[in-house]
Amino acid sequence: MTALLELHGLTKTLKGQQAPRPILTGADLSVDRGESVAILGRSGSGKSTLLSLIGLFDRADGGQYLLGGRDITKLPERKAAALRSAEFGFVFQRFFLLKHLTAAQNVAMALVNGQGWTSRRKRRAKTLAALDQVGIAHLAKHRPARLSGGEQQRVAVARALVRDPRLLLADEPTGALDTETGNLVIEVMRAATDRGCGLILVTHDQDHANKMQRVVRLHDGLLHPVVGAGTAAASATTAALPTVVDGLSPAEAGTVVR
Ligand SMILES: Nc1ncnc2c1ncn2[C@@H]1O[C@H](COP(=O)(O)OP(=O)(O)OP(=O)(O)O)[C@@H](O)[C@H]1O
Repeated sequence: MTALLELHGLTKTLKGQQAPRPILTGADLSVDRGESVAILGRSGSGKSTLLSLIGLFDRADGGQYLLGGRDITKLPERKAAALRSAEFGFVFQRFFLLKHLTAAQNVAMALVNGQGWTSRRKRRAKTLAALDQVGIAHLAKHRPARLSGGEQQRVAVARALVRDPRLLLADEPTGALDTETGNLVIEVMRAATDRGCGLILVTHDQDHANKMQRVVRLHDGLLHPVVGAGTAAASATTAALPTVVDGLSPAEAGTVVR
């Protein structure tokens, strides 16, 4: 099966006022449809830079980027912008909600600004479905000032999901939230993967990273798998455990504690 996203040997050197600084030196990554991957790494290691390359806000210097098997490494900017709005949903640490609009209007903005024309009725239905997906349909008419930080971030997640993106890119989405609220936001994003959306989460939070299927660490410009982390590793370990308890088959034992 073709991977949703493949990065092969991606390189990027940032040239600021100081000496050029290599950020990516050959990063490889593959994400399948409906798969969730966390990217960890120390501050300044280049996680946001990598996410902006994946989200087509910036270009790599070298390497190859395939999206759904299509080589988009050298896509012209106009096509990249169209692909960005059609295929990706973005969630950032800051919510970037428009203060004077309700939650529903903030979400619907993504449909107005997106590709193609959506009828008003369809926009309304999609907006409510997206708000419902993140558990806050009842807050549709509230303006941001009347919402908690967690609720505002869930509006931002709904805005990212409303166009049914193939890939959700989240950069420290829980950075401004307390632990409990952060967990809720992670869960609504993870739930989107059940509907086939890929998810790449940049985070400093090891617990949140562990809720993704796979965890990789960006270090010295390369992505390294974090062995034993993520839900895929946990279920692989579980699967390796014997299913026979005290000599009884699972059926005989009734409940098998793995
Ligand atoms: N436009 C730019 N020009 C030059 N240097 C930059 C630019 N953007 C970021 N940097 C530098 O590149 C490095 C990587 O930054 P980046 O924000 O990608 O790291 P990060 O891993 O996301 O960090 P954090 O976890 O603190 O958010 C940092 O040293 C940063 O100062």
